[in-house]
Amino acid sequence: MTDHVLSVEEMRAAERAAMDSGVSEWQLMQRAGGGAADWIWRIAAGRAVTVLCGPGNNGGDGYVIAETLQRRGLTVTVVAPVEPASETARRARDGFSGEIAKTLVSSSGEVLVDCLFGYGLSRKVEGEFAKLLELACPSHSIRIAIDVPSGIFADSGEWLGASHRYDHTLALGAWKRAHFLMPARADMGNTRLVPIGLDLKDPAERLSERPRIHPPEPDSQKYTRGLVAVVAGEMPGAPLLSSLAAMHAGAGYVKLFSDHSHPDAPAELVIEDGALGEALDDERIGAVLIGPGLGRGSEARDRLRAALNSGHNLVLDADALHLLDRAMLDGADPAKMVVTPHDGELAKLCETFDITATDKRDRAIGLRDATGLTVLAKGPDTLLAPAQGGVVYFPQGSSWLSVAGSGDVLAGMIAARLAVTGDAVGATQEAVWLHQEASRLAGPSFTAGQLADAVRAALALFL
Ligand SMILES: NC(=O)C1=CN([C@@H]2O[C@H](COP(=O)(O)OP(=O)(O)OC[C@H]3O[C@@H](n4cnc5c(N)ncnc54)[C@H](O)[C@@H]3O)[C@@H](O)[C@H]2O)[C@@H](O)CC1
Ligand SMILES: Nc1ncnc2c1ncn2[C@@H]1O[C@H](COP(=O)(O)OP(=O)(O)O)[C@@H](O)[C@H]1O
Ligand SMILES: [K+]
Repeated sequence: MTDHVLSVEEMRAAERAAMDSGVSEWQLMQRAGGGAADWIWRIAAGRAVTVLCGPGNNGGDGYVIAETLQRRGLTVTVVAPVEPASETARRARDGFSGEIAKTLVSSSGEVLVDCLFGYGLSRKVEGEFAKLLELACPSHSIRIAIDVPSGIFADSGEWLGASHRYDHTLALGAWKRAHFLMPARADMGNTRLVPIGLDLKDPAERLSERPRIHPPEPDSQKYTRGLVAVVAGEMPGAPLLSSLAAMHAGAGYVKLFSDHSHPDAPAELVIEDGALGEALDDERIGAVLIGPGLGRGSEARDRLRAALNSGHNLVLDADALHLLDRAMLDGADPAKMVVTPHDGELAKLCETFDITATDKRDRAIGLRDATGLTVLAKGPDTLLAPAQGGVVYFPQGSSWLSVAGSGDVLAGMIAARLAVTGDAVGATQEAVWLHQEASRLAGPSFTAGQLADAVRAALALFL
């Protein structure tokens, strides 16, 4: 399987299980080093390579890589400040037929292969190791990290020591959390997985699989195809954007419950004003979105209460996340709800629900566990903590998505997919993929409106 995302502990257990089944650590290292060397061979395209080897098995991989590339005719320099500490790494070092330098020499290669530390990093990178990376990273034009960049803590994605930028990162055996979490992911460049034949089962945490979106059933009509209710509040623009995105993301019918006039709204968008409670009484509603443009005053609070008590599937975003608390959730069914906080909103929710965790993944899990809500923690390292458990990560989205209103578009799409399928976790993943694909189709420097316009073409790519 290629979609597992493992903790260091799980990775070690998977390797132990492989060894219990008769595969030696040496064989695993051959597969890891050999598989990584295949990628490096293509990337290097004949250029000289410098391999930095550390004391552990990441260093062991480095010697296997160096020997493989040298045999294929590349000029390879190995720099190892210390002796290998493990028996398998020593065996790999002994199998390298070239010279091993203790420090970086000026005639080093153009391609850097960093095998100082992998997931075994246990403390800050300092002293000779830190100096070596400081010298080697800027003096090579292409930098490739093996498993993870040395200095990255594989479970959290934080740098223990100075950060460096890589062009490529080759994950060995399985993805680690750091491959999807900031700040690590921003420094990893292109990421590739090198399989080493581990038998992985039932992942608790995984990479979202590219979804397949189905066209409406042959006997569909507009109500059964998904009726989305977008609840507006103080500001008219944001809920309109959400409505447009919902209309393009496969909903059969989108209604905007708003007391504003919306002169720019398309004719197809049905706008209803008046009492929200009654409007939400419609059993045909498949999903309600509330939060974009809602406001935070007493009227906003009343509208949020009405939405929470409606019994419909719900997407809560933006202002709704500032108003939500235990009292509001009382009597509502969190299993039917998705909350979509960005980092600031996640911090606010954690304060409201007494979650003390400091990093994003733990906060999202803490919030999910404390409330039973499905939590989509947005940003450059968007991750989903489904109510049912586990964590789902996503491929990196375009940084052009960091534009005002982009979250309103996403929320509208989640509501649409939820109204269509009734599956909060599946709908949220579909919407994140649509968002990313729409951002590619919209080109650089799009506005949120242009992003919403690109959703229909994005959807075509998932049919
Ligand atoms: N265990 C296995 O079966 C396999 C492991 N593989 C490789 O092995 C790596 C993990 O190997 P290890 O567990 O040996 O760990 P690492 O090679 O990541 O590093 C651990 C070693 O570095 C030292 N160390 C940790 N942090 C340090 C710091 N800040 N400064 C100085 N020294 C430090 C430790 O004392 C230990 O000797 C993976 O990332 C992967 O590259 C692959 O070869 C596949 C098979
Ligand atoms: N640097 C980035 N890289 C990838 N995606 C990003 C980045 N910054 C923001 N996004 C995405 O853009 C959206 C922004 O949402 P949000 O912060 O709620 O914006 P707004 O409130 O303006 O609508 C989220 O889906 C987020 O994941
Ligand atoms: K490394």
